[in-house]
Amino acid sequence: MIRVEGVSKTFAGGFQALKNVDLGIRRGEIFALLGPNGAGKTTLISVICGLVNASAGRVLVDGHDNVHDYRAARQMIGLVPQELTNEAFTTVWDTVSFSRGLFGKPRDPAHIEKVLRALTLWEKRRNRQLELSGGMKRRVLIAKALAHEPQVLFLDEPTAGVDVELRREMWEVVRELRHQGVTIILTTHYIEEAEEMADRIGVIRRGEIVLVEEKEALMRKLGSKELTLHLHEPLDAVPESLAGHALALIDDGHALVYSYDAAGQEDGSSISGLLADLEAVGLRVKDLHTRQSSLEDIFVSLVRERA
Ligand SMILES: Nc1ncnc2c1ncn2[C@@H]1O[C@H](COP(=O)(O)OP(=O)(O)OP(=O)(O)O)[C@@H](O)[C@H]1O
Repeated sequence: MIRVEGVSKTFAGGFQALKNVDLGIRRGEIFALLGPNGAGKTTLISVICGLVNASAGRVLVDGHDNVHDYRAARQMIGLVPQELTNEAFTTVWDTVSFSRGLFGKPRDPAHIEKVLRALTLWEKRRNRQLELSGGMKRRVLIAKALAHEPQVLFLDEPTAGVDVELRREMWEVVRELRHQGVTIILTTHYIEEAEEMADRIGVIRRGEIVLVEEKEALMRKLGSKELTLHLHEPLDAVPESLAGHALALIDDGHALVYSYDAAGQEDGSSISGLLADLEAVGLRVKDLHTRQSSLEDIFVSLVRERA
């Protein structure tokens, strides 16, 4: 649906916010773009949407070059900005209808009604936006972005500052849109949001895409667990009879680390087998603890500054 090819962006002051970014977004997926503050998420979205000119590279939206074929590309895209940019004195209905007109689409009150109902804004359609809560204002921005029936929706930090209940509600709205065939790209600081929603996850750090992966694959990595067994007596080597288990000796032989895939071992049989084998060779365990790497760990290590 979207092809980003060799996109770089250097701002007027000389700061390079994007470095040779290549990225493909598949039709109908939810893609979460993660990255720390200032990594380049908003800049990348702005380049794709044609709001910021790339210094190099190109962007194709469903095959339309977003510079040479700007109108066609832009018409396919809806953008929900990070900042609340609502016009205070315009009613919900007017602002959403007007937004559709901006894209040269004919009036379609039935579509506007559908969008407002889906975002539970129907009751508020005659209200001026200054009369809305923050969460409602954010939903109005989503409604505006959907007014011209885009095939791709960008959500820049859609749930920043939104309470837990409303966040879940927004996730439902986004899932429903995907169900209707809309391709969704969201940026977020909430790892939980990416875990919950995304089909694929991309991580950007200092203007570079450092990882793009299926969420399921990432979750499997996430599922890797470690069991550390602290021994009463230190060992020189892992006993031969325990060779069948994925064990490593650490801490000068005072502890054994057992790595296992949590996803595949939910019944714990491999652990009970290991403990039985330890007993059989007469190893006594003083203490044990488990550790599970999280998406957050992976994320933190990916974005950490390299020395
Ligand atoms: N118009 C501009 N002129 C100069 N530098 C800019 C401009 N816009 C953004 N930048 C810089 O580009 C970098 C990336 O900014 P961007 O807003 O894309 O980050 P982000 O990943 O969206 O961050 P956040 O999570 O904080 O929203 C930052 O260092 C920012 O200061």
